[in-house]
Amino acid sequence: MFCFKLNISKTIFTKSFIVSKTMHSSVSRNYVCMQQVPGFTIDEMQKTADQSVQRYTKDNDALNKRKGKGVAIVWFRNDLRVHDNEALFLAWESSEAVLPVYCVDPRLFHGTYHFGFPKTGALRGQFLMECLTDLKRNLQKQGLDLLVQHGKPEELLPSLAKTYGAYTVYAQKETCSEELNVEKMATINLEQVELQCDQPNFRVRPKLELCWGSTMYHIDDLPFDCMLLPDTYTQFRKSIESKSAIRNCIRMPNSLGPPPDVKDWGCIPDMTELGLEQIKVDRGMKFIGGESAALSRVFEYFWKKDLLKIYKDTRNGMLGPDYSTKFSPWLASGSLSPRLIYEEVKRYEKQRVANNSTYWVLFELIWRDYFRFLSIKEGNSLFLLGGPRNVKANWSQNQILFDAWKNGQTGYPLIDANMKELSATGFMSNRGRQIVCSFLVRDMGIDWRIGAEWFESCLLDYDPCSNYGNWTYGAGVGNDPREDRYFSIPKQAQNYDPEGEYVSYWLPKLGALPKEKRHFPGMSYIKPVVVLRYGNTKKSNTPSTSRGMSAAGGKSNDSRYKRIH
Ligand SMILES: Cc1cc2nc3c(=O)[nH]c(=O)nc-3n(C[C@H](O)[C@H](O)[C@H](O)COP(=O)(O)OP(=O)(O)OC[C@H]3O[C@@H](n4cnc5c(N)ncnc54)[C@H](O)[C@@H]3O)c2cc1C
Ligand SMILES: Nc1ncnc2c1ncn2[C@@H]1O[C@H](COP(=O)(O)OP(=O)(O)OP(=O)(O)O)[C@@H](O)[C@H]1O
Repeated sequence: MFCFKLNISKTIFTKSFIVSKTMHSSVSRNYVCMQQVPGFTIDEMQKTADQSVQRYTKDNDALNKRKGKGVAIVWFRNDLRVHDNEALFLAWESSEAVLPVYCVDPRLFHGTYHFGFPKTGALRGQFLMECLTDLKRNLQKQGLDLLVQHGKPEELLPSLAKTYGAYTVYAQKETCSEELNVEKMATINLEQVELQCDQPNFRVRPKLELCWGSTMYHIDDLPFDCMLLPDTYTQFRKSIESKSAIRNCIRMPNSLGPPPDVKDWGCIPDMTELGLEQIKVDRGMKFIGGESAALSRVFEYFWKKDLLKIYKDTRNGMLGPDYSTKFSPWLASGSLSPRLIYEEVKRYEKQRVANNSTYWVLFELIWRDYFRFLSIKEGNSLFLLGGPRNVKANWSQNQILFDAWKNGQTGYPLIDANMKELSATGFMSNRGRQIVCSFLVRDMGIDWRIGAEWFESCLLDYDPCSNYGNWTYGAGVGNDPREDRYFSIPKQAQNYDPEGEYVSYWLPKLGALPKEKRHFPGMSYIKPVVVLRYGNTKKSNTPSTSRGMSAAGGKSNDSRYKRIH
């Protein structure tokens, strides 16, 4: 396996770069190959998850009463968990038997809308299958199972409703047009089905019951109508923090059975069935999919490693599992409920310490909520070139420049290292995402949607609202014009990777250079494909790379961006 030496320095992120004992007990602390997140064995994960699920389960099953008859279907979408799952709870409460279903929708494995990248890249495909395997196991533990079917939900669900005589299909509500179209078609097709009921000559048409479940603040608890969502994040945050409360997790019953009589529950597809190639992660972080891994990561980050109390100081790191929570892949697949994170933060604050860092995780989760609600207000404008503000600008679709960015061959180690990490692991830090986004749109002048679709393909944590929301902000077309920011590579390198450790992790040849040369290696590295718009914004002795016109056609050193980071 490919290994190299990592120098332990005193920079913010390396302080929090703790090598997982489980994975590397026999490996010297200084040699890092791949780190699994969370750093537990499968058995440890299941044990940890069982304990967490127990905490979020009703103490006494007698307190939960089932009120309905017959079979209810739960259509699992981006809510791949048993804990705090309203659709699952309502289906259980309103029936005698629950049929949990996942539809492997072929459209998820086609191309992205404009530029045709695989809509679900191989690493996210693998992660998703791990989520399904774990969900099946967790449902089995609670007396149910997961029916896995291949096809479009709007075609499969009516046929299942008919076969099992289910009056209601419960599912979690989505907010972007692709998913809304599926909801609409499923509703229409379910209404075409006629089911017999107890009363003679009376027919029932099954319906789709959608419930809210993706955010920390419930949509019904917002102090304003979603269409009147404030235009700035700060206004939004202050308003909800002062006027709304976060609901507790739904305490699920201990047992969710019995299941209906199903002959063949189906298998979780393997990668070849999805038309995807298996990719082995052997550098950086390997995330394990599923609710058990998600709950274990919460335990690991908050309780075992006790990192929550320093989150605000470390969150801008780029290297290793521990500078930030790494909750996002599980939040995006719904293997982790944001309300469970909230309850765990509050428990930590009571038992250990409450400080700026413990609050800041909630502050970041409110950003996630904001982008979700924004997608309702802004609709498809989030995906359009001009964004919510309908900004008119000239964008390039230069294939050579885009390929250099995508493949990590721009000649700027900070960009290249981040893009290599994304391809190799499906993850990139928030700091890295902001830098590579700014570089693509501002230094290269490339149509931001190409970058957003590349992220859509690669990211384990891809979520349409957070991805397109952040990209529109990064491209300066988002609803808040104050977010129009330029990220200066020399400055970012100096502030966030001063010793060049991150770049030499992903570009090992740079490790041989003196630290001060790692970000600007000159002739010993690829020639920069564009000049930077603001090459001279660094604080110290890094040579300026700004010479005349940028690839985007703008003059260097102009004053378009008031905020240079
Ligand atoms: C161009 C760009 C594209 C992005 N695309 C996505 C995406 O598709 N899916 C996604 O989940 N995040 C996206 N983000 C936001 C952010 O980068 C990731 O959520 C974060 O890096 C995940 O790492 P973490 O869980 O360790 O975050 P932490 O720092 O530990 O934060 C905790 C949680 O807060 C939320 N959060 C933090 N920052 C943001 C943010 N800027 N926007 C929304 N939520 C946030 C996430 O749910 C995260 O898990 C994007 C950011 C940028 C700049
Ligand atoms: N979940 C999603 N992920 C990525 N892109 C999305 C998502 N939902 C919607 N979009 C984007 O929104 C845009 C419009 O989507 P869609 O085609 O579903 O809308 P529509 O109202 O049917 O429009 P049209 O039929 O004119 O294309 C596209 O750019 C599409 O990529």
